[in-house]
Amino acid sequence: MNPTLSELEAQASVERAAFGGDAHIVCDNLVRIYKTEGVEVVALQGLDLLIQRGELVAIVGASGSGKSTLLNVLSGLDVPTAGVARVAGMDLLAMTAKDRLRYRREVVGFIWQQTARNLLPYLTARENVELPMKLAGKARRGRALELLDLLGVGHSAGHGPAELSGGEQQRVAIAVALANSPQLILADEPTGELDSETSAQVFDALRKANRELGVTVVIVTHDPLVSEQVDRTIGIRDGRTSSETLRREDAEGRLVAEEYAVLDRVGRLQLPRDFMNALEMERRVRLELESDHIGVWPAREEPSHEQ
Ligand SMILES: Nc1ncnc2c1ncn2[C@@H]1O[C@H](COP(=O)(O)OP(=O)(O)OP(=O)(O)O)[C@@H](O)[C@H]1O
Repeated sequence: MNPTLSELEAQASVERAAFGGDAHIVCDNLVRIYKTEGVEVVALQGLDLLIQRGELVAIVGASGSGKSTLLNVLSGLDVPTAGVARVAGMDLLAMTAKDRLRYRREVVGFIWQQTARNLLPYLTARENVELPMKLAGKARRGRALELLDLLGVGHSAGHGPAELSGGEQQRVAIAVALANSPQLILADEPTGELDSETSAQVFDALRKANRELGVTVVIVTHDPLVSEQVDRTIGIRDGRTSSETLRREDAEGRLVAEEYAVLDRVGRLQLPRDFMNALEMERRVRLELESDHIGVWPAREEPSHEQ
């Protein structure tokens, strides 16, 4: 029997468990379209992403795949066109200007690739860390030094950025980002301008913030040293999450990495481009359900309609 209108209304009003439940970061079907001079660029095309509280995650992807756009949305700098973006239960599409300011000051900390962009050149390292606390009206004596010490740059407290190496500047930048005890740290290519040894020190500082302060850390990176040492690496392709690499220790204590394709809630997945190229798959594939896997074959040769 068909349901009546009132039954359908009753069904629709039953609250469904939200996607992602209590995940720290929830992106559901996130879309960001840029319009410039009448041309539309779809930078995020229905991206789904869940990150749990306390995770240390790397995001990787080719240039133009949408990584910075995603980070700008999560940092509260940019507002997506559609979909859901929630951090720590706060809805990033529906925030008032006042909430957005508080979010940027207190909930999230940000580290940019360009070392010079993270610090004010005329303040010492310690003053740089104290500044966000003062702006939030929360200055606490000694906290700046504690943070600089934790990240291994306590000796630089009295120096200006120009007197510090690139790696030291980035570690001070992490202290600045941590100043107001944020729940989440976002870092866009934080080791992009550094050599591998210095880059390892900066990554260690981020890991320390994650392990010792319990902060969720999301790093956009091209640096294998970073992406191969986090617990989870998320690959983005064409504005969607396409793959995930999970790392765990096996019984002998060796680090094992397993790569997965991401299956979204309606069943879409992206086949790796090199797999598709190898079998010349285009447009159509044949699927077959087996007892423990699904087979994917190139389409059969199509009959030619040309005479
Ligand atoms: N402000 C903007 N106006 C118009 N198009 C934009 C803007 N910002 C980004 N885009 C476009 O959106 C797409 C995604 O860009 P995004 O910067 O997020 O990629 P990315 O993965 O961070 O790249 P990269 O690794 O080079 O930084 C690209 O096609 C880019 O040209």
